[in-house]
Amino acid sequence: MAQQPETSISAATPRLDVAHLAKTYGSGARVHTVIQDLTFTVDAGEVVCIVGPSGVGKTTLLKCLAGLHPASSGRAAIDGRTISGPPPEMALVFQDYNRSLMPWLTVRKNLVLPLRHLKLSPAELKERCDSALAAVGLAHADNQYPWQLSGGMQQRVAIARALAYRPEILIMDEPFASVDAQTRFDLEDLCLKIRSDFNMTILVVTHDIDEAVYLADRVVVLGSRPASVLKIVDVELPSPREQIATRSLPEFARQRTEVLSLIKRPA
Ligand SMILES: Nc1ncnc2c1ncn2[C@@H]1O[C@H](COP(=O)(O)OP(=O)(O)OP(=O)(O)O)[C@@H](O)[C@H]1O
Repeated sequence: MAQQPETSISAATPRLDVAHLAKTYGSGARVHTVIQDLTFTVDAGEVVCIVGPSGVGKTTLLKCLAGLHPASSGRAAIDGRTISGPPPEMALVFQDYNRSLMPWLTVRKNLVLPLRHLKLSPAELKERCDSALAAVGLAHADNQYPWQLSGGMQQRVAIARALAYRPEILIMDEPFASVDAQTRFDLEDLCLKIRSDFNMTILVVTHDIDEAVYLADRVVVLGSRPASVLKIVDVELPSPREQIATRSLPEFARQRTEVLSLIKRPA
């Protein structure tokens, strides 16, 4: 059953609203609070990156947003609707493409698999797969199997699979961590292109501070355990961004230093 907004949607309603979110695993003597009190928003069409030390609870946060884990208190909402299960307008891309792609299916069949329940016509199915593969530069690889592709190509297949779903919100957990530097730059630019071509709202967890500053409109810096927001940094860099020109700007260096010093400051 479609979820109804609990509040009326106005221009000021953020696409994603995380308010005093807390997440605890276990119970009794084994209780483990991973997220304490997280509050931030993501507006429609924004790219927001989340950075923070290993184990602070970034993946846990994404799982709460994806409706895979219930929040212990507080709430996460889309357009004012509390998330209580996988939101239909959201797609996820994880770092571990080895485990997310089906090795016995061709690239095209990997893209089709999550679309089956949408009951699309064969023509629309084909159009969605063709345009998603073209967007990631893999139109030629549709009949290959994932294991015949390089790591960077497999990750592009995982992104194409999310694109073919036509999500309004794309959530990515360290999506470019396992690829070489050149492929990483290409995938970062692909992420920005997707945002402008499809007006998508994108939330990315990354360990790479330069990547966060390059991609984001805002960077949410998480710290301490349990996780809480140390600061939300507005990235004041011109768009469109370009790998060499943007990273050479004095403002880029200033913002990466700001994020780095937040993460490295003594607890
Ligand atoms: N299903 C679970 N049950 C119990 N504890 C869990 C579960 N999932 C994660 N944790 C614990 O929650 C804490 C945060 O894990 P999480 O994977 O969210 O951190 P992270 O910031 O994404 O880490 P990394 O940057 O290393 O990927 C860890 O201590 C982890 O052991």
